[in-house]
Order: sequence, then C-alpha cells, then structure tokens
Amino acid sequence: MYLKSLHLRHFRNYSDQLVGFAAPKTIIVGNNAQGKSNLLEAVFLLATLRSHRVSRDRDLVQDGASLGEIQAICDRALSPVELVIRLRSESRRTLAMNGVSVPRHLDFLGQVNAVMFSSLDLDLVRGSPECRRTWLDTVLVQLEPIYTSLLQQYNQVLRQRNALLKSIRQGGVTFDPQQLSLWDAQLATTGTRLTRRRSRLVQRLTPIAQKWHQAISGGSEQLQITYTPKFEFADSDTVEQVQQAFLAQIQQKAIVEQRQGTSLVGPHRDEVNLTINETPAREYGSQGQQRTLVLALKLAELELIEAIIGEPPLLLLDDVLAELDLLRQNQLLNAIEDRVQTIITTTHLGSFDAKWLDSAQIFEVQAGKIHV
Ligand SMILES: Nc1ncnc2c1ncn2[C@@H]1O[C@H](COP(=O)(O)OP(=O)(O)OP(=O)(O)O)[C@@H](O)[C@H]1O
Repeated sequence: MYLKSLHLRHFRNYSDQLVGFAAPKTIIVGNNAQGKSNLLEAVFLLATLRSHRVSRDRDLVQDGASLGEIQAICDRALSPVELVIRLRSESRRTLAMNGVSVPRHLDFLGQVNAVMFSSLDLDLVRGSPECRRTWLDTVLVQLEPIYTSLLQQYNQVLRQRNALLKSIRQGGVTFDPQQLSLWDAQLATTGTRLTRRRSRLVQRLTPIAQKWHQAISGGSEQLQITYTPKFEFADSDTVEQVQQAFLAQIQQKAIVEQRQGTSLVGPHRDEVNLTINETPAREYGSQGQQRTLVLALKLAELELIEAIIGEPPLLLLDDVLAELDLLRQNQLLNAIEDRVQTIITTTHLGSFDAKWLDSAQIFEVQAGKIHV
C-alpha cells in the first residue's frame, strides 16, 4: 500500500494543502504547533476513521469553516483508490471512494492501513486501561472492519443498560427484573464478540512483541501481555460458554451494579496487562525501557497487520524518533527497510541517524502550509 497524495481542505490548521509522497520516507519538520501532528492525524483518520487525539469532528474542521475534507490517493496491490472523508462541524461526516458515496463505515475501512506511534503511546504503559483497550480496538478496526459495527452495537447496549441501572438507583423506575435481564443478555452477546476478538488479537501480538522486545532490550527481559476480562474463559470455550461465563459474572455483580447505577462487567472494563519479568510494566524500569516496550508493541502491530493484510501498513511516527537513541532508531530502520512507507514528524533533523535522511523527502511545515 502506498499513499501517493493527500489533499487537506479546511482540516485543522490547513486551509488548502496538497502533499505528494514520492519516497518511502517523508520527514516533516517544523516548530511546535505548525501542523505536523495534524497531517498525521488526517492519514490515521483514513485508516481508522478515528482520531487518536479528539472524538468530535467539530475539532477537526478548521475554525470558522463548516466543512473540512481529507482526500487521498492510494496505490494498492490490486488498483489505486481515491478516498474522501468530509467532516462537518454541525452534522455527520460522509465518506466516498472513487467518487462514489460510501454510507457504511465498514466499507471504507481497510483501504488504508496505518500504525501510529506518537508520544501519546507512552500511555500504553503508563496510562489507564482504557488506553490499552483503545489500542486493541484501533488495530481490530483495521484488521476486521466489521469490528467497528460490533463496537457500536456494544456501546449502544451499554449506554441503555447503564441508563436503566441509573434510574433504578435513583428510584426513577420500578425495578423490573425481566427488563434488566433482557439487557444483560444483549450485553453478554455483544460484549462476548469484542472480548473474544481482543483476546485473540493479544495472543497473536504477544510472540511478535516478545521477539522485538528481546531484540531491542538485549534479550534479558521477559515481556508478557495478557488480556484480562472481568470473568474467566478458556480459549477453547465456545461462544455460548463465554456468554454464560459473562452472564454469571453479571449476576454475581447484580447488587453492586444496582447500587452504583452502572455496568461493571464487560469489555469496557477489561484490562490488558503488560508485565516485564513479572513486574507491571508501568512500575518497571526507566522511561527509556518503557519506550522500548512501546516500540516493541508498535513493531508487533506493524508486523501483524502486514501478515494479515498481505501488504505493509503505513507507519506514522509523530515526534518520537528523535527521542529514541541511535541503537533503537537503527532497530526500527532495519525493521521497516524501504518496504514500509513512513511519515515522520520532528522539530529538528539534528538527532536523526544519517541513514534516515538518505532515502527521505523532507518537507517543512509552517502555520498550516507545507514547503518543499
Ligand atoms: N480546528 C482547528 N482549526 C484551526 N487550527 C487548528 C485547529 N485544530 C488545531 N489547530 C491549530 O493547529 C496547530 C497545532 O498543530 P499540530 O498539533 O499539528 O502541532 P505540531 O506541528 O505537531 O506541533 P507539536 O510539536 O507542538 O505537536 C495549532 O496552531 C492549533 O491552533
């Protein structure tokens, strides 16, 4: 997969900017707050239909405009594709592919695949469980576009069940056990789909991340990644067995849930545990060691997407490369070679290994304008 061009109109601080990508590596250099991350965010949106920074389209549309647009031309193994996302400050976004409107998000996903590595990813180690869940969801949406619908269905059921629990707690409705058990069943059905997929993804990512982690850290540390739902199930369990375990746990928590007025069991509460030498990664080691771990996770993500999709995804490195020492920069360089199209942002070129600069095209960005 190769991103040939990107055209941003009224997107963030870009009024009208066309960018052509003519080399395997593109380095975008500029001072703070000029639009470097904004450009990577646009590419990431094409791959996931999610921003890694905000959840409202209103924030993505340029201040003062009502319509923002991201247009991209990509070369895929089979044929080139033109993609358009139209973002509106006051209404829903719309999507188009090769000039034809695409009503369902899942039909748009999968055209562009990307792995983003930004300073926000250090939250994978240090941040809340939600950061790690979101990470898995972002990978799954790309590997299996239907996942985006499964996620929506689950969130809708969760919202409605939470609203019911809340009004039970507040005494707003007479408690109807039958009504609640209908929601329990739906939560278990939709939630099981997410939990099983996330758990399988972790199983596939783990050996690859362990391999990279050993290579980068010199082989002495043992990384372990485990997906930990709020109820136990075995990999060999059938869907029905997992749903039963889910429901049994909901029943066990029934009184506490009604007291707290919220759902306590389900993928929205699951955890992904990262440990190094059996110590939680957030308590383990220096910032540099934690950065090594995140790099290993990102390389695992890249390798797995490439293995499943059959083409390397784009790699988006948002201001993180200069923070890696030369050894780790070179590990990364060797891993991606010229196979993986990479877009890199930085405030200065000084700390880059010369090998990065050799095969790169370099753009400068200033106040939402790109200069070659
Ligand atoms: N919706 C918007 N409309 C107009 N400008 C915006 C919008 N959203 C963000 N900006 C502007 O974009 C700039 C931030 O750009 P960006 O986040 O890409 O920074 P950057 O170049 O990556 O810098 P840093 O190194 O600080 O992250 C700020 O000047 C901000 O005011």
